[in-house]
Amino acid sequence: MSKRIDVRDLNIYYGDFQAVADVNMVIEPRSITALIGPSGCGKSTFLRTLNRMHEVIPGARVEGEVLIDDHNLYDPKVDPVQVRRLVGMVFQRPNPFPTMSIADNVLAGVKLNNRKMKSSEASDLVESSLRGANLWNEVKDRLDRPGSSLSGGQQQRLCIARAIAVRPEVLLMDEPCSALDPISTLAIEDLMIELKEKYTIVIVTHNMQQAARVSDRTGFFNLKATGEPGRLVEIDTTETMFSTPSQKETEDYISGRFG
Ligand SMILES: Nc1ncnc2c1ncn2[C@@H]1O[C@H](COP(=O)(O)OP(=O)(O)OP(=O)(O)O)[C@@H](O)[C@H]1O
Repeated sequence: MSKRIDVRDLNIYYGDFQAVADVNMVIEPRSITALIGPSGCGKSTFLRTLNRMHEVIPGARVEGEVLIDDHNLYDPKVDPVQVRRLVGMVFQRPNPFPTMSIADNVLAGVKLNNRKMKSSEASDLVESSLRGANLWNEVKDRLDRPGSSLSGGQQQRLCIARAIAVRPEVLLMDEPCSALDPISTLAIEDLMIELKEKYTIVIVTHNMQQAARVSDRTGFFNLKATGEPGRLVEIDTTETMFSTPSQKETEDYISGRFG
C-alpha cells in the first residue's frame, strides 16, 4: 500500500513569487516525516505539491519532479484527481461536512470518486475506516448523527477516517492538531503511529515536541529573509535533528533561539 516519495529539484511559485526553492527529499514508505520551520518558510506550500493541491490556486505552479514509486506526479499524462485519491490530505481545522451524518462523512471522498457501492459494502467501509481512525467505539451507536455533533478531536479523527476510506497510499497532514486540546492531540499522535504501519505520512507541525514524539525523520525549512524563497536546510532522522543537526540554523531553531 505505502509508497516511497522522491522529490527532485522542486521549485514552487505563486505567480511571479517563488515560495520554495530547490527541494530534494526522499520519503521512505511506512514512515512519518515531520516538516518544521518558521512561519512563511513554505512548509504547507511544499506539502500541497505532494498531491497537486498547490496548482488549484490560480497562477500557482511548480518546476521539478515528485516521484511516487518512480512515477512523476507532474507528468502531463497524470490525472490530478487520481493523484489526490492516492495521496490523501488532512487539514489544520477539522472540516467534516457539518450537516452530513457521521457515516456519510466517511463515505464522502469515496462518493466523489464516483465509486458505486452496495449498502453492505458501504457499511463495512464505514466501520473499517472508523476503526482505522480509532473512532468506531465512540460513534458506532450514532452513525446517523451529524458530523458537527462530535468534539473537535473526534471531528479530526472523522476527517482521518474520510481520508483513509478512499484507500490512499500516502497521508499528508497540515498541522492536524493545532486546533485540538492536549488529550485529543495525543489521540491523534497515537493514531499516526498506528497508521504508519500502512501509510507513508508527511506532517507539517509547529510543535517541536510533536515532531520529536511521532516522526522518524524531520526536515527543517527556513528562509533567509522575507520575500526570499524557503529552502529545505536539512533532513535527517528525528533523533539526529534534535540532538546533533549538521547546520547551525537548525540547531538555533530547535533550541528555540529563533522562529
Ligand atoms: N495562496 C497564496 N498566494 C500567494 N502566496 C502565498 C499563498 N499561500 C502562501 N503564500 C506565500 O508563500 C510563502 C510560504 O507560505 P506557507 O503557508 O507555505 O508557509 P508555512 O511555512 O506553511 O507557514 P505557516 O507555518 O505560517 O503556516 C509565504 O510567503 C506566503 O505568504
